[in-house]
Amino acid sequence: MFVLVNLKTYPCDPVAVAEAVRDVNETTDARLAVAPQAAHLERVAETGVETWAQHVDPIDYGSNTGHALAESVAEAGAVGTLINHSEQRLKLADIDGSVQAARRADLETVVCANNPAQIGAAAALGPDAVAVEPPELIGTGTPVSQADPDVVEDAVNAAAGVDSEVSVLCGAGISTGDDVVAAGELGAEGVLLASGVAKADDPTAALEALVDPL
Ligand SMILES: O=C[C@H](O)COP(=O)(O)O
Repeated sequence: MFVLVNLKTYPCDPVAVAEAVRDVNETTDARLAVAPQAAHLERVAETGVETWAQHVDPIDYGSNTGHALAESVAEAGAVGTLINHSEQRLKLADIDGSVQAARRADLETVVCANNPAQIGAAAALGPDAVAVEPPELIGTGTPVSQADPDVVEDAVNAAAGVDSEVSVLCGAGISTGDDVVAAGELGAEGVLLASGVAKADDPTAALEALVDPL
C-alpha cells in the first residue's frame, strides 16, 4: 500500500513529520511519502523521505508569477505531485496541463477527484494514479473506506474501465490501520491522508499504527 501524507498548511513541523515518515517507512513493506507545502519541499526532501508536492500548475518556464513550475518542484526534491486536490481545484484543461507539466519534469502524478465519475475523467488524462476523496469526509476522522465503501469500489471500477494502468488511492478521514486495510480490501492501492498524522500529538505513533496491520 502507498501511504501519502499531505501536510496541507497545518501548523506542524514539516521536518519532524518527514523524519517520522522516513523512519516508519523503514519498518514496513508499505510505501510512505509526505507532501509538504511548496516552501518546505527542500528541507523535507533533505531528510531523505520520499517527497511530493501538493500542486503544480499547467505552465512552462516564463512569465507565470506566483505559480508552481513542475521543474522547480522537482529541483527542490519532489518526486511526485498531487494535482486537483479538493482544496486546490482545477478546470479539466488545467488538470490535463498539470499532468503534462509533471510528466515533463519526471514527477509521478496523483490526480484527486470527488467521486467515481470524476475519477473516470481523471484517469483518461493518463496520470500514474487517481485519488477519490468525498469532500464532506475530509478532515472529519470518519474514514471513507468505512463510511462510504461504495465510492471507493466505484472509483476503482471507473478507473479500471478507462485505463487499467492507473492505480487508485482513496482519502478522507483515514487515520487508523483498520481504515487502510479496509481501503485495500475495496481495491485501493493506497491512501491519501492528512489530519490523522499532521495533527497528531505523536506523528510517529500515528504512522506506526497506520502501517501496523499491513
Ligand atoms: O489530502 C488529504 C485529504 O484531503 C484527506 O485529509 P484528512 O486525512 O485530513 O481527512
